[in-house]
Amino acid sequence: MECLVNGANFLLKTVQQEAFTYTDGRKEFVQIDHNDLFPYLLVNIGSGVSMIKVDGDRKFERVSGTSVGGGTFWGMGRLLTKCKSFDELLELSHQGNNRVVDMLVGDIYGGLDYSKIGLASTAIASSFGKAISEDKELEEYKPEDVTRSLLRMISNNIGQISYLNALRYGLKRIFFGGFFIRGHTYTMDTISVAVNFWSKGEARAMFLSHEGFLGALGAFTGYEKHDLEADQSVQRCSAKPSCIDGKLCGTLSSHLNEDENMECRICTS
Ligand SMILES: Nc1ncnc2c1ncn2[C@@H]1O[C@H](COP(=O)(O)OP(=O)(O)O)[C@@H](O)[C@H]1O
Ligand SMILES: CC(C)(COP(=O)(O)O)[C@@H](O)C(=O)NCCC(=O)O
Repeated sequence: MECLVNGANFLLKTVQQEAFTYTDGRKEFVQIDHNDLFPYLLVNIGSGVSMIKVDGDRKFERVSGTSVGGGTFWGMGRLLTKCKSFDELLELSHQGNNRVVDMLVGDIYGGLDYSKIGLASTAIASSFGKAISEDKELEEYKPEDVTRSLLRMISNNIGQISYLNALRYGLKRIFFGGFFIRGHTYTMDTISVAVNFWSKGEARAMFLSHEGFLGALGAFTGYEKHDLEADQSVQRCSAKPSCIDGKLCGTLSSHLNEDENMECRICTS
């Protein structure tokens, strides 16, 4: 978890175009003032979801989480469809319509909004709820619609819990990371809508461009702090990541002995 936070802090301080909002299909980069970065809520959507209040470099607390995350989408998707891979599921969800599977507010109230309590007829009243009233088997639903509904349910739930935690700790900014997001527009859109809806427009979800690599980057940037006892031939090691022309580059140098030096350079494409 420390690596994850290190990685997020490093990216937010180093890469100019790292954080962005995603609204109505529009990506807008957010300029982060390095002197006013903390505190923020980091939501990492991997297999499960961790919500971390970050107060500074190496100052953080995991305040919440949910087991309904990326592994849920992948696992349930595999059981409900014949898809073998995450990418296949994601691709299918592009073409689906969740309204075929989800019970909407309008399905309950004769096609009308429930304006008195602020719910539009198109709002989801119950994810997968339509399946209880229709006499249909799983095979009669299109896998596209099922995956779409699943993705929406999970992303919506994460957006909602994230906002409630930001509210609970008085945090103005919520950054979303983790390999589940993968720059997928529908996922980001759903999370953004959920944060917007629950905050009544007060808060906005922000996404990280290098969302899937926070832990790895944090481990890399923290490398020099560890003793390399396992390999005595490597005596000193230092990692120097930087951002050049929008590309993340890292150099890992190892001083093997007085005369020998080894350097490994990694750049994002
Ligand atoms: N190509 C992919 N293969 C597997 N999982 C993927 C892929 N792309 C996105 N994912 C999602 O990423 C999740 C794992 O995210 P990650 O941030 O790597 O966390 P973890 O540390 O749990 O592995 C998977 O559960 C899945 O939902
Ligand atoms: C246990 C984990 C920190 C592991 O991280 P991951 O490999 O999922 O990225 C994460 O899956 C998690 O926070 N799960 C949610 C547990 C909960 O709060 O209910």
